[in-house]
Amino acid sequence: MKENMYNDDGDNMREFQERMQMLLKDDYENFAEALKKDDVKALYLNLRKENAKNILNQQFITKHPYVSAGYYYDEKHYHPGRSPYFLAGLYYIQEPSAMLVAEKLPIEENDYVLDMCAAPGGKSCMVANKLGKQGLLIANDINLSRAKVLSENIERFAIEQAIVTSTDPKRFEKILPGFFDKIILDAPCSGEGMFRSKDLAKETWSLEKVKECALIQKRLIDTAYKLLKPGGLLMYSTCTYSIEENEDNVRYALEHYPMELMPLDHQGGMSEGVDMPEAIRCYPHRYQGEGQFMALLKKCDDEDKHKYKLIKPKISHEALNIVTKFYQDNLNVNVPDHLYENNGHIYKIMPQFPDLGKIQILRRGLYLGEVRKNYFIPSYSLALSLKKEDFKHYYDFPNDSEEIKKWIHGEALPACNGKGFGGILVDGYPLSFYKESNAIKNLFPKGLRR
Ligand SMILES: C[S@@+](CC[C@H](N)C(=O)[O-])C[C@H]1O[C@@H](n2cnc3c(N)ncnc32)[C@H](O)[C@@H]1O
Repeated sequence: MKENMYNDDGDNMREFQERMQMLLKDDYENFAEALKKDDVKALYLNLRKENAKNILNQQFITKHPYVSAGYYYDEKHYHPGRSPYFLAGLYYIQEPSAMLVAEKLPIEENDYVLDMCAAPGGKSCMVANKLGKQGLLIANDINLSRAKVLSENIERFAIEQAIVTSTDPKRFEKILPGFFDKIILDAPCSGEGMFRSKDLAKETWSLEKVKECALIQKRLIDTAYKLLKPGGLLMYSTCTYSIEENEDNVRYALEHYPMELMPLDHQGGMSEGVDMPEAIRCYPHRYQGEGQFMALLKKCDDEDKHKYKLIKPKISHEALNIVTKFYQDNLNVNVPDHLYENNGHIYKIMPQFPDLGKIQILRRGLYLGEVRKNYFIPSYSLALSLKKEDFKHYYDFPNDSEEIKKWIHGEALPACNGKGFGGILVDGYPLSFYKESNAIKNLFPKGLRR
């Protein structure tokens, strides 16, 4: 239980409190009571990992009733973020209201999706759960250090159809106008919905910030409109309660563009938007999660068809031979058809990947590894994209074994008469590659060791 959120808080919180009283009226006290409680925790499964649900501690999870792959968990007794399963990409930890955003966007397998403000990647990884091989996800964040975290999360989920970029989304307007079937605009906001879980959100809140964010959000809506295909859908969301950043911005879109507001289904505890029954608001006293707003908009105009340049596979003969030999010696899968080499770094790309010109790209498809001189060093993401049967050689250890503890710590294991590369698995799920000679040399990424 938390202290009263207004104790020790400055004038800014009194101002927020007054605004919430105006908004919620008789229901305000229930809201204030809910803010004294602890925030709730949840995760969703990586659906490309078979039977991943079985590795969760069933005693401390409860099914999220409205998110197909989502589960609440009891943080007092269960810490899935510290488990090797997390490092094997079996799930993503995300706030349970935030999960509704990607869940409620009707993504089709072949969609081209842009997650405009994507870091750290909670919505992107859920989009990947819904995309097929022909689909595409561009996950972007303007802030480079946050985009690097996004890239790590995309890597852990081993998403092949994703390109991770770090740019002002406005720069896509020239290259990809009318390109996307679906766009998630999870906008930077004043963060009022996160006051229970993030002290910083409270400390930095001000009415000025609300107004500044509302302006930035309008510019992002302008861009999203241009990037959507005719008939495409924009999911606009924030984790704040202010009408200026939510319903007012949706009205801005409706007044300035030929867009239609699509009704979202309100399940238990989800509230309607203010004078906007199609939108969803989540409040912590009505819904088991933090504050969230979301509205779904459809682009209604017909516009000229555009042509887009696609990126072509590009790899030297020498590098291709080295990668092919690695696959033949160590894996039971074929070398991917479309490879892209960048300074010795090899990516599996998809034929539908657009050429993004000079936009900063952090990840272009699945990173396979690096060709150095005449050998290949396979990557963490390649290991995570494979199944147990895809490895010619592997060592499979239980989640709570000493071997897995040592491995995550970065230690080598004693050799077992094997040679070459193989997979270290945790209860059947790949965690990394190893290289065996006189020891089982650890290839788990240095930055993730603990
Ligand atoms: C609410 S967070 C996104 C959370 C993310 N969608 C998720 O589910 O993990 C908003 C993000 O917007 C980014 N951002 C801020 N201004 C932006 C802009 N003009 N264009 C793109 N991203 C922006 C911030 O760096 C921040 O990472």
